[in-house]
Amino acid sequence: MPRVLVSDPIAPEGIAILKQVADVDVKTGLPKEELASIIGEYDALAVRSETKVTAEVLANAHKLKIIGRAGVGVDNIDVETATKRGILVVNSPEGNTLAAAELSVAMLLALARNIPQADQALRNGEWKRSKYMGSEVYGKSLGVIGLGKIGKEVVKRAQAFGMSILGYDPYLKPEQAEKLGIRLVDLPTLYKESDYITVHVPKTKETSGMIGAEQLATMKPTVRLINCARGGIIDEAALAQAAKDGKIGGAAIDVFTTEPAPADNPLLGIPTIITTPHLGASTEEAQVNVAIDIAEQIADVLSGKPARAAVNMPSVSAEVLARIQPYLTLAEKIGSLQSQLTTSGVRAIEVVYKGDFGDLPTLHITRGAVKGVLDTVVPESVNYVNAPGLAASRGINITESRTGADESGSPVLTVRAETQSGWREISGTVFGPKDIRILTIDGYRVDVKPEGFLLVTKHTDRPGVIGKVGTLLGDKGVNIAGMHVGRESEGKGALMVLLIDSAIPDGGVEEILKIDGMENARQVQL
Ligand SMILES: NC(=O)c1ccc[n+]([C@@H]2O[C@H](COP(=O)([O-])OP(=O)(O)OC[C@H]3O[C@@H](n4cnc5c(N)ncnc54)[C@H](O)[C@@H]3O)[C@@H](O)[C@H]2O)c1
Ligand SMILES: O=C(O)CC[C@@H](O)C(=O)O
Repeated sequence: MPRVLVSDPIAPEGIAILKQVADVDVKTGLPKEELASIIGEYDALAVRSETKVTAEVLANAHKLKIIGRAGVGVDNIDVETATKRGILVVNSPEGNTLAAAELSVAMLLALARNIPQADQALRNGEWKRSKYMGSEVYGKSLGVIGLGKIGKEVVKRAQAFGMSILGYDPYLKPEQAEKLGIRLVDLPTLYKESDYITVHVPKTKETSGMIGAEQLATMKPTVRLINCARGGIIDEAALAQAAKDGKIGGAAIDVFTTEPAPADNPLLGIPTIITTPHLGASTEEAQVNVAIDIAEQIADVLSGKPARAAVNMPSVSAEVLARIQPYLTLAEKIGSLQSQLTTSGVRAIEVVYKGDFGDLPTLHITRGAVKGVLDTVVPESVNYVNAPGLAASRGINITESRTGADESGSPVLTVRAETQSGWREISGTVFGPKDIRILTIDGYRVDVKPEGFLLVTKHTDRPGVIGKVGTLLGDKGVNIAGMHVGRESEGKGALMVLLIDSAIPDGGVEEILKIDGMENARQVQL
């Protein structure tokens, strides 16, 4: 019998399923050293959010085939290391959606009617009815950032209360928003016009601290904010300060940057901020759902079947992986460049294979391009397995096509991405065994090794423009390691890619944008 370790409390319904196929040990609250010392004995591990499955733990996981996360977020699991070690990570993407949506709505009402504060006062022997005067949510506006599974459920419930909904999600199409009865707006409008704001985005580089002092300052002084998504999406120090200064009406927070939240967390103890200890998924129903969901997947995988909600890469034969690896890297880098060059969300991705790609499984390479596009907007767990599903759930259409070789004969990979402003096309190739190059951006010919920091500009091709960029970067101590310029024809449009040795200091790109003749400038990191 295989052996399964359950290291966080999961519902007995899940344990019963596991016991049908394995010897199950339930050992919760293990210190990390103990977990690392016993993990080598197990074929599968089931966790919630408390167990930290670190690289150190995984280093000893010699038999481990699968980690099941009873919940959505896999930020407590080092997925990259697990993938490298060939360990499948599965989760339960939908099992706790309603629980998290209902807690968010409970927070909304608690904020509107000061329920926790009034309860505490009464427990202290105070009968203060006028101090806890509330306000109706009927007729108020709710700004929802992130309209995925939980965000949509919150919208339905708030609409039933008679609230009007302002929504922001770069991946929601206007026609979908219309169907949901949501007014799709940009973030500044959402911040300015909402009476309540609730966040339901994953924690990514883009969403970490997305609401800070600057954004809070643009909101109504009565605004109430809710975070039942991930700690730190709303900057904790800035929120605490705004609440103390009376610049916001209040906040309700279920999740913290460090969990368990330490006693000195700035959000604790502020009268207008109510808090719960990461209870979003803590309902009997959700816990049964997520436990059954991951137990079934663990049982399937231990008996050789595929998992239905894998979050990392399936095993590809070493031989195939070695052959597709350079194209996979190229596709991912081009995808990432596409994503970083756009300010609005990508709506469609088309990967075109021109020339002889032989028997290479291009489907995998296409997944690399999709992963590259999504990487900066969805949680780190985006990988070759879940990238197409994540794209589909955001309404991003993915297509793949093959065409004949061009004159050069080398296989060329082109990733086309549709954004609000139309299609952008970036192509590249692999020279020799693994020398990857970007060959064209929007039709301009370049020859760029996609690595490190790049500055990409579009400007008018006339004397002085490039020189000014060079001088400005020099003044800021940024060394230029390489330069590629493609142009339409003399005096018309030009595209320049500068390879730079370090990031441009804050404000530098804005200064470049002010150079006469400069049309666009973006710094990217590949
Ligand atoms: N408190 C809890 O116990 C609890 C329980 C479940 C989920 N969660 C968290 O709730 C959040 C939402 O979960 P979900 O299941 O709805 O995820 P989801 O993937 O279904 O939805 C997330 C949405 O956010 C959007 N998005 C991504 N980047 C964005 C950005 N920069 N701006 C605006 N929108 C953006 C995506 O397009 C997507 O529609 C996650 O952070 C998840 O970890 C918390
Ligand atoms: O396990 C929990 O209680 C938290 C789960 C939740 O944050 C999730 O990401 O699914």
